Order: sequence, then C-alpha cells, then structure tokens
Amino acid sequence: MLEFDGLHKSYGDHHVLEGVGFTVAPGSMFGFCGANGAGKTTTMRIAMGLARPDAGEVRWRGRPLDEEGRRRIGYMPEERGLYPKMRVGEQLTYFARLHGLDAAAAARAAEEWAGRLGLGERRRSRVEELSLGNQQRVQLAAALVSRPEVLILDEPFSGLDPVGVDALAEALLEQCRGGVPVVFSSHQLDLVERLCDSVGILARGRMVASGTVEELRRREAGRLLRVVAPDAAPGWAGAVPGVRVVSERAGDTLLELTDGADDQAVLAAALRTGRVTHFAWREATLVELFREVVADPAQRPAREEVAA
Ligand SMILES: Nc1ncnc2c1ncn2[C@@H]1O[C@H](COP(=O)(O)OP(=O)(O)OP(=O)(O)O)[C@@H](O)[C@H]1O
Repeated sequence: MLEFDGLHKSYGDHHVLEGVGFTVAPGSMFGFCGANGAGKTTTMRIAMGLARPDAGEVRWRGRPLDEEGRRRIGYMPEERGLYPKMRVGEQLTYFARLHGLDAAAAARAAEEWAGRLGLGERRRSRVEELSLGNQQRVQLAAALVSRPEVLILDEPFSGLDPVGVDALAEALLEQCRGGVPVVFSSHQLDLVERLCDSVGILARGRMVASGTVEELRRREAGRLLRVVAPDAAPGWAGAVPGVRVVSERAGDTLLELTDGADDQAVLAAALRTGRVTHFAWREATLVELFREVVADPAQRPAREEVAA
C-alpha cells in the first residue's frame, strides 16, 4: 500500500493541509482532485521529500518513504523539470541512470519510452525545440523510464491533445495492470472518472470525499432526474415538494430529488406544461459530485430546506 497518513502543513499561519490521508493499493489508480490551491501539489511534494510536513507521513509497503524509497518512485512535478538544451534521448537516458539503471538498460528504456509516447522521431531534438505538449510527453517518459514501483504525477494530462491523452492513459493503465499504484492530480474530471479506481477530493486542506465514484454517488448525490418538457416555462418544477432545480435550459431540466420526494408528482407537473419528451433517472457525474462537496458549506443549500 501507498499510504498518505495525517499530513499537516502550514506556511506561516496559512494551514495548507489539515490532516490529509488516503491509501492507494498496488495496481490501482487514484485520482486526486480539488480546486486550485486546495493542496494537491503540496501533498505530492511531501511524498517526494520536497516539502516537509508539520505532522504525518507517507509510507510505501509499510515503511516511511526515505531517499532510497523515493528513487523507486516515478514523479512528474507540476513545475516540470527538463533540461531545455538536452536532447530528448539523452535526457531520458539521464533520468533512467539517476534512478539506478545501468548504461545499457537506461539507453534501452529511453528508446522504448520515447517510442511508446510518440516521441520516436524527436529523440534527437532538443527539448526546447518541442511543442509544449511534446515536452509534456518527455516529462512523462522521464517518470516512467526507470521502471518505477510507484507513480506520482502532478497534472500529467494538462496540455495534451486527445491522442496524447490516450497514449498516456494507456501507459498508466498498463503500469497499473503490472501492479504499480498510480496517483495523479487532475482538473479533467471526466478523465478521472474514466480511469480511476478511486478518487479523493480535497477542499481547503481536507479530504472532503474519497472512495470509488460509485461510493461518492451513494454518499453525496441526491437522486437526479432529467426531464425534457420543450414547452415548459422556466421554474415549472420549483413548486414540487422535495425537488431542487440543478439546471434548466430550453425545457431541458435536471432536478435533484430528496429521499421521499415523489417522481410521479414531478411527471404530473411536467405534463401540465405540455409535451414530455424525456423523463429518466440520471447518475451524477464526477463534476457534479465535485461541485457538491467542494462548495463552500455556507453557500450550500441545506437538503432539509429544499425538502420542506
Ligand atoms: N512554498 C510555499 N510557500 C507559501 N505558500 C505555499 C507554498 N507552496 C504552496 N503554498 C500555498 O499552499 C496552497 C496549496 O497549494 P498547492 O499548490 O498545493 O495547491 P494545488 O491543489 O496543487 O493547486 P492547483 O490545482 O492550482 O495546482 C496555496 O494557497 C499555495 O499558495
């Protein structure tokens, strides 16, 4: 297990992390989500020994991570860390050597990962000559080239085109299948939902939700009902007891129903407006769950109020 346990970190009187903890099993992928400034990068930097926690620790296979343990982690820092003048192939070989591969194995691994991430033809280019997306691929190859036991990646998908996203997703899934625990942060929640076995959502330095997307749905979301009533005037559903309007556009309405709210009363109200062309339950997306748990509690509508 990769365990982040009770991490606290303050800069001056700014409490950045207040007891952050989660675990990632070998062979599983953990999506680390949270608003800008929530503390994701700080958490990952602590794992890599780049920031010191005020309390708590990160363990791999039951032992606190030390320098030796960190050499077996493939890490992609948010600030990136490539040498602009170095050629892609040399750079990847260099990173593999840093992590302890001998010269021949490092050269082989550099060749392999450059090819797998679509950089084969750019092996002899200097990093500074590459587009931003291709530099990103080099950075990823640098994290993978040492055959790491663990992967910790800070926003690895940002800036990649859809083909690059697919190449990286496939590479990460393959690492998972090989037993590597993978943690990555991302604001691309559709991707997190698609790839991750479990997710953690950080807000104001605390883990406000974690588990599988399915578990988060059960815990956080009311039941969502999508109703398309093309002739309905805005606000048609507002008077039905226990119903909150999540969104409403051109007769296409998403409603959240509290437990006990009557879906047939909603259907009757919709039919009173005219035609109903769609009426079905819908699962909450990760984006909707994220909004629900990250919203400032002071601005969050209380379920009891809407149920009244
Ligand atoms: N070295 C530092 N000194 C002071 N404050 C810091 C330092 N590093 C991070 N912070 C603060 O800690 C908070 C969390 O930052 P962090 O980069 O961990 O967030 P994040 O969740 O990764 O955000 P983003 O999604 O924008 O990358 C921010 O308010 C940031 O300003």
